Amino acid sequence: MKNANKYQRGYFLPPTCEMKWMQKDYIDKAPIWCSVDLRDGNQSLIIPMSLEEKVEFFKLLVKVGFKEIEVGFPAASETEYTFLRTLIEQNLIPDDVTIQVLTQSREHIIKKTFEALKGAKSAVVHLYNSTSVAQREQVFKKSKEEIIEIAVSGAKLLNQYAAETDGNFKFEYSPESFTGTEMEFALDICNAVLDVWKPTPDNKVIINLPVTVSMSMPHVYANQVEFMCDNLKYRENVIVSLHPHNDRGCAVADSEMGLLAGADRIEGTLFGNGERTGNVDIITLGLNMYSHGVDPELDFSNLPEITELYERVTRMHVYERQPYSGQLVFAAFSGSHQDAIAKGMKWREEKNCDTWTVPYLPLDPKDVGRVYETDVIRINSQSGKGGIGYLMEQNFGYDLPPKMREDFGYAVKSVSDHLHKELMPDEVLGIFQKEYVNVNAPINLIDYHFNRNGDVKVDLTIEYNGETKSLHGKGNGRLDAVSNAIKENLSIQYTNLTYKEHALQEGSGAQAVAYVGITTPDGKTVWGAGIHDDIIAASIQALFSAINRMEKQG
Ligand SMILES: CC(=O)SCCNC(=O)CCNC(=O)[C@H](O)C(C)(C)COP(=O)(O)OP(=O)(O)OC[C@H]1O[C@@H](n2cnc3c(N)ncnc32)[C@H](O)[C@@H]1OP(=O)(O)O
Ligand SMILES: CC(C)C(=O)C(=O)O
Repeated sequence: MKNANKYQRGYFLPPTCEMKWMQKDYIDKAPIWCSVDLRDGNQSLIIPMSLEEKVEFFKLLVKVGFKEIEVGFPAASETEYTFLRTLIEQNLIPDDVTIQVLTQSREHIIKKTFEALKGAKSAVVHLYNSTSVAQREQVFKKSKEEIIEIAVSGAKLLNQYAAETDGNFKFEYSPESFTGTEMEFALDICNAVLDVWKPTPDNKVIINLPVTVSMSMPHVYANQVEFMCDNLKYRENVIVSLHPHNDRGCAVADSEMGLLAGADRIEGTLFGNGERTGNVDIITLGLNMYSHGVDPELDFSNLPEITELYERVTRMHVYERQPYSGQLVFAAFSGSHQDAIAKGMKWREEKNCDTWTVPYLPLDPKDVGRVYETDVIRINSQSGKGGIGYLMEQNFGYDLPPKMREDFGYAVKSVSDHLHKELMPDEVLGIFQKEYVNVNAPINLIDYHFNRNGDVKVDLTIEYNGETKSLHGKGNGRLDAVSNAIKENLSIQYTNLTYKEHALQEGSGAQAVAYVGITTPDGKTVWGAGIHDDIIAASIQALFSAINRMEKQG
């Protein structure tokens, strides 16, 4: 990239960086969450949401558990205004939820905002103006004092309009483009606004420090937040809020480090929707906490339902690898991952574990509404015996012997490789049934009778290459007797018979499955399976399947 010198390190470190936040290694309690889906999320959509869509999304946010929801920029458009009026007039705002509205520091916009708020029991009125060097120079063409004056005059107007309007109003101020602002100036402008609002324990003020555009690595932002937290006036009556955007892909890290550095509140969106690369994804932040054992106080136990509604009303798509919510984020296609997951799951079951330690899965997919059967082990040509065996056991109840898993694993991989596609669980089962189960040519079982007098003796009726034959054999067990009858009468050779059986389903209609492995004269093991209501018949079928497969393979 030959133009790197076009860019400079355009971020502002505070005059002091104590980095106390570095001593902490996790976030020990949920912050105050504020959803800005209906404002920042909405203002960045190709087609902003309709009134009905906003109402539906608002209800979802309430259901998830947000207690603060920025519902829009009521002075922006008729839909925004009508949406707020609808929430108020149709009494859609639960008592424990506070709505928030955004306004520029311009009188006609503030006036319209308060008009839209009439009848609201409570609301946060969020005032912003840009404070960055770039915006001061290029957009506002104003000095620092003049920029402070925009903020202070707006703050005074909020006092005035709030006093003239019924309702319980809290105030929020954002030095927009905070990360492009000199920290001393950001502090001065916030303190000037706080001097107008004079927060008290009963009337706290929110100071929001947005990463309007991300310009630095997360530790720089953490130092900026720590500096503000340590130096803001009225700190005990100020709620420090963060609003990170994701331009450098660091919005989650910015938020987490900012919380360690002393912030109390997070503004973000579901799935990180928002301007450009988006806002911070609150689902990721919340579930990051959850997977550290901390309750995020938001309910993400049904992410598929949340995803469906979000995709429908925003017309956005949740990326397949979006943390926690993407279609593929719990999926393991590759053999060694599948093997470790299958063993980890078994370990959990056997040890009755309380804590979650399954390899490759940072969180139990069930906790967010995903299902092991279809979301975790997925089969393609990269898969292995561990995963394929696990799938057969979990989905269909077949507990194949370890060596047979390997054989079946290669059969399944080969089909996937040749078709060049993922195989669904039913297709995997289909391969098993077609390749291994009750294979009945050239030998087909017709009837059998055993009697025991010392050795076990068998009278066997079979079809061999279409011809009915009666065979007799004896051995030290039933399967041994059948095997000897075949070997002695049909000159078919093999050794080392391996056998396993189990019931297939619970209950009266239960079937049994038997698995048999035999070693061919050239040392290869060939497997077969038999399924029957009767376990003896299942085991003979399994043996015949193995022999028939050996004969076919030549
Ligand atoms: C980082 C963020 O996401 S901030 C939120 C951004 N969201 C939005 O802008 C969506 C909603 N906005 C809108 O619908 C419109 O911008 C409105 C209705 C608010 C205002 O519309 P208009 O006045 O027609 O246009 P516009 O926003 O371009 O106004 C720009 C003027 O406002 C000034 N301005 C911009 N922001 C602010 C502010 N926060 N406080 C005071 N003045 C401001 C600009 O300096 C400019 O002044 P000028 O007329 O002297 O050049
Ligand atoms: C209004 C402010 C908080 C904002 O949306 C931003 O800075 O991104």
